[in-house]
Amino acid sequence: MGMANELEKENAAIAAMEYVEDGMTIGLGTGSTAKYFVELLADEVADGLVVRCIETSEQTRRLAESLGVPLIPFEQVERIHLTVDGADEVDEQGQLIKGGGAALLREKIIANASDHMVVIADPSKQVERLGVFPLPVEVTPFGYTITAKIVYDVLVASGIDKPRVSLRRTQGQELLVTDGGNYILDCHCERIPDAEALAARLSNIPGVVEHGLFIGLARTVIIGNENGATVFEFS
Ligand SMILES: O=C[C@H](O)[C@H](O)[C@H](O)COP(=O)(O)O
Repeated sequence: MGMANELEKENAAIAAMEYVEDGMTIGLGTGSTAKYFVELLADEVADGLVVRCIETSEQTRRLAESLGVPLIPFEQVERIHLTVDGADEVDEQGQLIKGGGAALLREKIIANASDHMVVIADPSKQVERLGVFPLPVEVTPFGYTITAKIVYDVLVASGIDKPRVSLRRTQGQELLVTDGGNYILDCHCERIPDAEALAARLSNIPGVVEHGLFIGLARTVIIGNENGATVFEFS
């Protein structure tokens, strides 16, 4: 990861702070870009900002707790005013691939429940068409081998040329288990002709808990650069 890339991520997070208001309930994203946002938010909290936050992963919960960012249990959340999160790919319609860090299930639940989702990313995440980044699909352990075969067939039926589906493993080569207790299939598509149609098909497969296609959830996409950030708004 180059220094420029980190500066670009940080500048995107700085721009996202503009959307934070006192008294908000804020969804905290997961990943190396979202980490900058949590750190900036912690600085503002230390200066008196009053916010209540909900985390999208155990990793982010630990980060927020270590920085003194106040977290509340999801059961106490009536409304999430703002969620700030990263992405693995962002296309020109603001559609996303997420889940590179295996956090997609809680991320999508929180993004979908939020009044406003702001995505922060460096320029390397911008694509004309989604699919170069392997699409994460979260599946229940029960029946996962059959579910993987059905996911493969759905990718082929969706016009993906020669897809490859692999189970995500840890460094120790065990099957990765998500915060939700599920497995992740990484679907190597190269190019997804119709992300919205594929998203609907994947959601209909029994055993698929969630997938990393975020369609119509990001209202704002902030792309950091070395001098600042560019903001894209989607209705
Ligand atoms: O599962 C992880 C999330 O979807 C992340 O937001 C995504 O992978 C981007 O992470 P990063 O900002 O580290 O590239």
